[in-house]
Amino acid sequence: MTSAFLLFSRNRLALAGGILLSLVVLLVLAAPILPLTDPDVTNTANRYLPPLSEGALLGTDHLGRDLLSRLLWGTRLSLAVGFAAAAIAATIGAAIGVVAGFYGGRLDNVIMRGVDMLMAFPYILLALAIVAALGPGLLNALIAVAAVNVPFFARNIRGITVGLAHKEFVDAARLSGLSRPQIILTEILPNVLPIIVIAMSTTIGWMILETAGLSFLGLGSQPPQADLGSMLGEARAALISHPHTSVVPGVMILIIVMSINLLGDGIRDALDPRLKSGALSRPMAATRVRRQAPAPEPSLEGILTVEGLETEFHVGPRKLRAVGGVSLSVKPGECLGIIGESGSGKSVTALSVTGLVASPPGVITGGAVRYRGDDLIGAPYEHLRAVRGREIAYIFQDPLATLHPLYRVGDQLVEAIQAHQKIGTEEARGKAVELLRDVRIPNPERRISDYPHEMSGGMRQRVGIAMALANDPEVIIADEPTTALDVTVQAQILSLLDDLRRSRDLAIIFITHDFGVVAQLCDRVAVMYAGKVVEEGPTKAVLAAPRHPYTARLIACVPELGGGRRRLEAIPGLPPAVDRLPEGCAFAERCNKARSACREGHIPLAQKGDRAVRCLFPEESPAREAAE
Ligand SMILES: Nc1ncnc2c1ncn2[C@@H]1O[C@H](COP(=O)(O)OP(=O)(O)OP(=O)(O)O)[C@@H](O)[C@H]1O
Repeated sequence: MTSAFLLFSRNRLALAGGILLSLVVLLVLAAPILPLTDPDVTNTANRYLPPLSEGALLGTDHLGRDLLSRLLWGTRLSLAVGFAAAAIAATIGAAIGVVAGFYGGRLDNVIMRGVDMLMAFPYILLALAIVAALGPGLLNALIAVAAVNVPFFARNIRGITVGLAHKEFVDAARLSGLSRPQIILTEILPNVLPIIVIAMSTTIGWMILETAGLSFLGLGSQPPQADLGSMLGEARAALISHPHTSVVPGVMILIIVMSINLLGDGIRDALDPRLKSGALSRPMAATRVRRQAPAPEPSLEGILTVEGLETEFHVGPRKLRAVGGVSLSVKPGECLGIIGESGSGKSVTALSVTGLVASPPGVITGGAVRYRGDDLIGAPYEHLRAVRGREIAYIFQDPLATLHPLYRVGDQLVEAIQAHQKIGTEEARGKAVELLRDVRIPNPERRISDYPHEMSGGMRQRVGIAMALANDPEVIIADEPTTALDVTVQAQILSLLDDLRRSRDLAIIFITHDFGVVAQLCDRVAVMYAGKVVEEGPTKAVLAAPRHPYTARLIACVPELGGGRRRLEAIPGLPPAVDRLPEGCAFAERCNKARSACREGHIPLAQKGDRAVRCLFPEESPAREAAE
């Protein structure tokens, strides 16, 4: 709540709207104690006095009534009606939406068809019909405005409830024995409440306008009572001869509606956590680069080298150091595994390579990523675009999320090919069939016309690999491509990648949680913890004799098939939060070998032969080392 308030207070437009609206509300609340004349007392001798006249700051109307007094009392009424109509419409509409969305089936059908019928009428006609049936008057105008807005809330909230009703946490509540009304109250309502508040805050202004419209037509407030709409209606005849009578209520409507809309937008931005983190704002074409120091001199060999890479997320005042100085390299035909717990910075490292970390909130603050010697960090967008997909391609974990659900896989492959190669569609199609054959999809000529949802998970992942291969890249970065697959399909995909690496001399960076996968595919492995590489070396050597206690504990967590019964050692505790990284070794808190020196200063990645470890007291296993 505090962070939402802070976020709101930083939004200058919303703050200005909030202050303006508060001033108006304070002024109209103070109307009874202000030295104002009675808003309804007529004085025909003083008709149409101009603004700044004596005793009439804003002038008088056609009956000589004080415009300032009528304005404040009228605004009071308009605001009250607008707020009340919004509250009624939101309560009834949300209740209808939640019930229809949660219960579904016939009830949903009947309710929503009724709502659709209401929505099919032009809203002003519907409001006029309601007022005609109930008779003119402000209360009836309020009922009419609330009624015509109920469908808007009902539709919105029903859509959100339908999505929520099938979520796992609702299933869990069902399984725990809660009744449907209880689930609605405890699970659904808290989730839709922010949406209701946001929808309300952005529609109050609209409802004030609608009420003013009805009053303007003489169907809302009745003489002599003033509201903003009726003041405008009465001033209509003198629009040209005495414009101030229209301008005064008109400007007030403008101020109120503008300030409510600005405030509403601010509330929406502050309440939606995705807007807060920048996740909903359109990311820049490449990650923002703000290097604190010049790029480090090249010191690693390989087709792709990452040196001292630092990537942060700037979320409000917080700086999350997701990647804190990572160095890696990969040669043609080589496979480098990156392994580590969830949140250790593997994906952010991989995405930083071609500037794919979303900005905002991502910022690359240091290091260099060299492809064939050229630094990609801060490179012009055109250069990055040429490298992405053509030279360095990605395979992601969830192909359903990366393949477009509405296009056939063949069309998507053709698009990927034509993005980098100037060839005709027929030729690209032929290439796409070849690619599907290369990734061992049976009957590729037919499968090319499938939609992603018509394929199994393993097949979709093969299409993902085919997409990555579409432009004969030199480097493939695979981010947990097999995590969601069953073991047999996983084995097929791994052997496919292994074959492709050998036949095409591909350099592969393979991100995974699974040491089994690393053992099967990778020549070298880098172990990441809290945004840093803590150990690196040839896979066999690291697996046989891990040096960093974290690597050793990670390996001890892996169950061994046929290895007899042994106790699986879970690592106690949790990795540190990336915005509060401790001094010294980030693993010290969870390490049973940690000493006080481990909690001080910077601990470097010490290189010894082809192995490197970031630990002051690495594991020693002389017998194994001698065997290495
Ligand atoms: N958009 C974002 N905003 C703020 N923090 C983020 C964002 N994306 C990632 N992070 C943070 O960056 C850190 C590294 O995330 P990353 O996705 O690289 O982890 P990972 O090792 O790939 O984890 P996993 O194995 O679960 O995919 C995490 O602490 C994560 O919370």
